[in-house]
Amino acid sequence: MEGGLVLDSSATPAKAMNPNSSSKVRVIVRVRPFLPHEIAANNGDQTPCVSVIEQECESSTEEVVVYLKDKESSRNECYRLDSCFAQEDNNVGRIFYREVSPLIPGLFHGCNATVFAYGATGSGKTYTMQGTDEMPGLMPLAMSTIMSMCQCTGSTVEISYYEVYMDRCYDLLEIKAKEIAVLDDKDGQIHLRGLSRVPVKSMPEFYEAFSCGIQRRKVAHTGLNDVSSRSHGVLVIAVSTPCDDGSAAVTGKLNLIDLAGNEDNRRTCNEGIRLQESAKINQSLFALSNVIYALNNNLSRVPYRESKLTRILQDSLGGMSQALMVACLNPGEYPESVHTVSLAARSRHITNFVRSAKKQETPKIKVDMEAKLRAWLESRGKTKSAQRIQALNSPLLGKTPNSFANVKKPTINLSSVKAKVMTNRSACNAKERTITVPFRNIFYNESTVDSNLESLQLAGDKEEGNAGAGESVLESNTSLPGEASNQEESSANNFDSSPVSERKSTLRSSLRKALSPLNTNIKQKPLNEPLFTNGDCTLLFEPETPETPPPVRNNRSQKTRTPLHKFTACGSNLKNVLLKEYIDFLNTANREELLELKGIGVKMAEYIVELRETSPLKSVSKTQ
Ligand SMILES: Nc1ncnc2c1ncn2[C@@H]1O[C@H](COP(=O)(O)OP(=O)(O)OP(=O)(O)O)[C@@H](O)[C@H]1O
Repeated sequence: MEGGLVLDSSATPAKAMNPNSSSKVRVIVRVRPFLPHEIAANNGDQTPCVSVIEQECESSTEEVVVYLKDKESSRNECYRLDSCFAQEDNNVGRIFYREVSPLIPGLFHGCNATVFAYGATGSGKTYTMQGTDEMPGLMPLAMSTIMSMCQCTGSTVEISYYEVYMDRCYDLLEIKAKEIAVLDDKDGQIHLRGLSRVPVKSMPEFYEAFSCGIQRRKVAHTGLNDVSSRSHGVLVIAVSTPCDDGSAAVTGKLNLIDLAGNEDNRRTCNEGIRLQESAKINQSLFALSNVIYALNNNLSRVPYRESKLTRILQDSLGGMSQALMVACLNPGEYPESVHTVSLAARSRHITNFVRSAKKQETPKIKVDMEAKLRAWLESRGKTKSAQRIQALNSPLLGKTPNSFANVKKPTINLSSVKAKVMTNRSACNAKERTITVPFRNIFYNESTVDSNLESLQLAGDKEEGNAGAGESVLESNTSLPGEASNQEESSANNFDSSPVSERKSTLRSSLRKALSPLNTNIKQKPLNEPLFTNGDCTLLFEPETPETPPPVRNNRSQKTRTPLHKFTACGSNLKNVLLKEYIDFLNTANREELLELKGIGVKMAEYIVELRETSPLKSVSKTQ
């Protein structure tokens, strides 16, 4: 291999990537040697500001305690990290074999991984990631290993290489007039529109494309580094592996990121464009530290959208990629090293949920439900069926197609709902890291349903809304009226008293208000024009411009004749599906999705998300 490195797989600690499992961001430190001019400036003194005071054995599963000491002020700090590679020769090669190569097999199973070098300017990030002609960095080393493995697996490789310069993305493999657009899909996955993907079949082909990209990347001389990267550089190696069963190939991506270094402009003496670049670099790294802070503190809102860099790293920090952070240190710079290592140490607590990128099957259950409803309508000879189906495909139904998986379950089992919520959340949106904490369904249906469809309330309210005489509890869409589930009732009564219970009534009433506009979409129709019938019950609703709800009358017989009461009084599967979808949506939607609901503002959305994170999951039930 180039640079005289010898691949010794036996030296690689076993660290198998287990798809669909949680994995902490792994954080290692790499200390570069003193450079000749630094040694001269220090009068030959080569005492580094960083040392390892505890490294139990050579296994990558052990922690190390990194000790930082300022020679001048004698200040010192200790941080616990995953591994430390001190100034010995060729620590990049060792980092590759011990830390990066274990990530590679997962790519062939459709898992994603990210390796990113973080550190102050001049700390050796580009040297680590890109390397030199004599000493290849992690990027060519990874490519070389992947190419060798492809020969056995029949996989194909494509690369993309881009930079984030002044918070804009540019393709480095193909010159384009336009910047690359960073977009996220409905699953929260980031896509770079317009980014070229170059197929690579051999290392010479890779070097040709890669060196072209390196030449295009923006670098400049600064007061602290002769060749300083002015952008974050990202090499993406996409490995597509055919499946044994002949189905579509799975693609795993390895993102290798050489971040630009933070700069102290009192020392770089940057001016003009260099100063502007520096400001953007520091800004994006500050955004990165904010994301790490939010993830560490379980904040409901993680500010990924503050910069392009954090959006790109979204999947690697609290997302579904396996991630390795290489914290690079200049051995002579104490303050910068402390800054780098403290952020690195905090990043270690971030959990990702590694998931294979194998395509999820289209949720057939949704299709089935629609087909059933259509057939049902047709069998009753109703007109405007398309319109009504559209009504059924409310934003709530449409937003969370995955949650249809629940519909077919005859009963709602706490653990299965919990599992589903976890899957949905990790699949739909990695923006909010809520999975490490107990997850809670904060909504369940109240035992009584009033004219404002106040069927959604906090778990824990059961005591005031227990199913009364003649009221039945619907376990799920397949439960029939009257099949009051004792199990459900008892589970509802088993609600833990949670710290949020004081706030529940406030939330409930606010939620009622928040959710009430739904009611205004339900138009009262004359009883002789039923839209849906189910036995002796008539469902009357049709989407319409919101309007003021009709005044609620006390007269019970009048009341039960309103469309909504007809609707809520019915025991139809349809009603249950709709209500359940609503509840599922409230329990699984992320902040942005909640915000799209009428009447839910920022505070309410954040509050809902926060509440879900703080108490155990409660069952979902609907009473009539
Ligand atoms: N192991 C090493 N052996 C010799 N020189 C090294 C080593 N590591 C880093 N260097 C040198 O240190 C200097 C700074 O490294 P590099 O340019 O990679 O830093 P950087 O962190 O990428 O900086 P910036 O953020 O400004 O781009 C370079 O001259 C590089 O050649």
